[in-house]
Amino acid sequence: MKLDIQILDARLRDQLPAYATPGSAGLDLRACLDSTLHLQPGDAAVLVPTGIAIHLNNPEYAALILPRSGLGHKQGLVLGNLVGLIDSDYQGQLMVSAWNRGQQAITIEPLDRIAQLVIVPVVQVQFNLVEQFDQSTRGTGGYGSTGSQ
Ligand SMILES: O=c1ccn([C@H]2C[C@H](O)[C@@H](COP(=O)(O)OP(=O)(O)OP(=O)(O)O)O2)c(=O)[nH]1
Ligand SMILES: [Mg+2]
Repeated sequence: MKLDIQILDARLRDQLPAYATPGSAGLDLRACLDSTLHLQPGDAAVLVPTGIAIHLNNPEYAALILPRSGLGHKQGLVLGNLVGLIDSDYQGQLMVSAWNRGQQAITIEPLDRIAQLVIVPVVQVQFNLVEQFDQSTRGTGGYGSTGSQ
């Protein structure tokens, strides 16, 4: 699928987001910072520009901003909003809410790859208002109702 993209930061001219391997789901997003960013444990999340904008232009798609697994697990660099949801009609710069959920200071250098973008299909629904649902096997059971073994 072809996706309209704008480069808002000239430093990205030669490095558009790319899939690292043929099977990759995520496109790494870079921190378009002017200087090194230090995130201390307990600091509020910092909104980091990515230097790009996309326009999905189709309600059957959305994009998700997710942590990179290595940074999230090892360093504690995750997202202040946990997951970023990019609407198909959003045309502004993609922003990453960078949050240090860990116990060590984190250093982000300009153009570091700090998060990843995944394009996903979306189903928009119309509601069919009912008094009762047809009974399913699960019914209203949840939160461990099926046991653990
Ligand atoms: O991590 C994120 C999350 C969102 N966005 C942009 C794209 C998205 O389409 C827009 C709005 O996001 P969302 O709907 O999640 O936030 P909201 O608080 O509901 O804002 P709005 O009232 O603008 O919908 O902000 C980002 O750039 N990065
Ligand atoms: Mg919204």
